[in-house]
This record gives sequence, structure tokens and C-alpha cells, in this order.
Amino acid sequence: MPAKLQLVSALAASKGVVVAPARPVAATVPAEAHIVFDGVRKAYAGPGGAQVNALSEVSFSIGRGEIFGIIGRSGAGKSTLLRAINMLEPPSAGRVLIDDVDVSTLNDAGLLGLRRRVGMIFQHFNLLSAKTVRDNVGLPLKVAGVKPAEVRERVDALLDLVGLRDKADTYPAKLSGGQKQRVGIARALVHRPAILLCDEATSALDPETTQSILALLRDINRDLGLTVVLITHDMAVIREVCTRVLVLDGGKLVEQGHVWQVFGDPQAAATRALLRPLQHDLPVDVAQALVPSLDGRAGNAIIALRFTGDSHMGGVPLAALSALGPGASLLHGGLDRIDGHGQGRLLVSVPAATLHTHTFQAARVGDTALADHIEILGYVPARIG
Ligand SMILES: Nc1ncnc2c1ncn2[C@@H]1O[C@H](COP(=O)(O)OP(=O)(O)OP(=O)(O)O)[C@@H](O)[C@H]1O
Repeated sequence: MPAKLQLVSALAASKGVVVAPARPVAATVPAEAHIVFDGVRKAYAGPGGAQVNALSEVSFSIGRGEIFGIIGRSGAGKSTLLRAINMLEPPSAGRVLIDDVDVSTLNDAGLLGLRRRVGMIFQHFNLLSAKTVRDNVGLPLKVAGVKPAEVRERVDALLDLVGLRDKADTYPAKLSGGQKQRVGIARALVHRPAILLCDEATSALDPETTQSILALLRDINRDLGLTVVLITHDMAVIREVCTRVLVLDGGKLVEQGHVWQVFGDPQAAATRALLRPLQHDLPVDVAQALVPSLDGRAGNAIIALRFTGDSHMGGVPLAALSALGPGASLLHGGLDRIDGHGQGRLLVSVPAATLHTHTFQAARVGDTALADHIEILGYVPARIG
């Protein structure tokens, strides 16, 4: 164990600080599984005959009606995982079950049925530029042999749903990015699917349009009972709409759980790295001066106090912070809400000499823990002269 963590654990144990145990990777299984990955592996042929292990022994479940997020660095295997659900990328080993059916056993007719039950939307919308909005949305029905009158009725109902009825006869070139994605969503819903896969569906959109598309996805999830699975590089999207999230790193599942838990108390290094842009960081000069040890010199310890769950929904009392000692300073802080649960992080600077006497005594104020997790990020030596 790194010295920093040893110190935190030892102090935590002696002072009653709550340091939550690591969540097991297979935590929080949904009540009714809609999609199940069971030991899924996917290997591609790489350059020079080398094998690329895009997914390694991935097992997890997605509940019916969930909005489920998949995150990971570039190349982690997110697209491969998403595309295994509709067999656009069949696994090399393991099983993907939808409603208890192993989708790799489906024949051509079964696969066609699967792809109708699983709609998909894309970052760049994939609309046909020579067709109107109505024809883009209706094309899959036309191909399936549905009668023109029924096509028109179903397409108009979908255009109402996505708020684009007045654009039915417009061509994609005349639409904004958000409108194009609404057409993509209407087209994905045309076969009344039970599952909607979203592949970076908001990545080409500005923040305001992203919000309106996320609101639409939430409405669709609630009103149609669809299971929604999305991959994104934008952690704010996951925080905004997902109930649970799974983290991939190098093709392996490294963490999963409710978004408020994973974002409030990330366990895996990959998750921490992904969430860094969401976190309010240390002032630049403090971050640059940070060292792992003072080696006997005078200076300050830089400490992160984290709050996860419901213990600090009303905020952190200022009196509790003053209990950190006379030399303590607040560097940065914020409390947030995810899915109705509190989550926050305060960065404080405490003179290293008073660390043992003040910091961890203050970690409990009356019956309430000042923080759910305490981590010493490093030390800043005192300026000499
Ligand atoms: N058709 C393919 N042939 C060979 N290698 C592939 C193929 N598709 C993906 N890979 C490799 O598999 C790994 C996982 O790729 P994948 O696209 O699933 O990752 P990702 O997390 O979606 O990445 P990104 O966020 O950059 O889109 C990468 O190393 C990638 O280079």
C-alpha cells in the first residue's frame, strides 16, 4: 500500500474516520436483467498478425428500463461492447443474452428481428441527404414492407414525439445538429424497439442542444419503457441521465455501480482519470508545488475531503470546517447532486505539524463525519525567505 494511503488508513482506523471499502467489480446487479454479458471476449486481428483484445471476460447485466452508461478511455472497447448487443460485432467467446436469449445463436431471420428490437443512434446521425425527414424515418418500415398509409401514420407519430412534425418535408442539410439527431432518434424508434443504443449521440452537439437531446432520451426511456445503453466521452452526460455506469479499461471491466457512487467515490485509476475534468482542481501553483513527502521540512498537507451519498445533503457546516484547526484553509470545494444523492469534494490545506492533532479529530463533528473519505493528496513545502 502506498505510504499516503497507509497513513490515511492508520489515522482513519485510530480516529474513527469512515474510509469506505472498495466496491467489488460485480456490484449492484439490477432486479430484472434485460441484457446480460457473460464472459464476453472480442479479439480483432491487429497489424502484423498480432491479436487485439478489445474485450476480455466482460460480465455484467443491464436492467430493463435502465439508462446505462459505458465509459472508458479511447480504445477501451466501448464501441465493441455496444455493437456486441446487436451483433454488429459478434463476440469471439462468451454470451450476450437479451431477454435470456443468446443472440449469437440467432439465424439470419433472428438477427433481423434482433436489429429491429434494438435501435441505434450515432454521433454523425447517418441520415440520407437525398431524402426528406419523413422518408429518412420511414425508410426502414418501407424496406420491411409496411403499407404506405401505415408508414405515414407511424412516422408522423414519431415526428410528433421528437418535436419535428413541421420539418417532415425538409432535407437534412437544412436541419441543425440537434434536429438531425432528433430525426436519428425517430428513425431508431421506427420498429418500436425495446432497446436503444446511443453511440456518442451528443458528442457533435453544443451544450444546450445536448441538454435537449438528453431530455428527449429521458422522456423516451420513461414513456416508452425503453432500455437505453449509451457510450460517451462526456462524463457530464453520464451524470445527467444514467442510473448506472460501467468503466472499461484496456478491454476489461474495472468498475461499475450507481453513477452517484462511482462518481462520488471512484475506485479504479481509469475512472479517476476520466472524472478529472469534472472535478474542481487545486489552484495551479499549489498543484505544481505538490510533493509526496516533506522529508522533515515545514509545510502544509493538501487534503481532499469527499462526501458521497446522503450524509451531507444539507451542506458542510462552516463550524465543522473551522474544527480543522487555526491554520487550515479551504482551497476549493463544491457539493453536487446526482440522481438525488449528494456528492462533493473539499480541498483543504492544513499545516503538516498540526495534521495529526487537528485533521482527524475534526473528521467527526458530534455524531456526523465531516467527510466520508479523506485523502492526503500531497504536501506543499513552506516558502523559505
Ligand atoms: N475492426 C477492427 N479491427 C482491428 N482492431 C479493432 C477494430 N475495431 C476496434 N479495434 C481495436 O479494438 C480496441 C477497442 O476499440 P473500440 O473502438 O471498441 O474502443 P472505444 O473505447 O470505442 O474507442 P473510442 O473511444 O476511441 O471510440 C482498440 O484497440 C481498437 O483499435
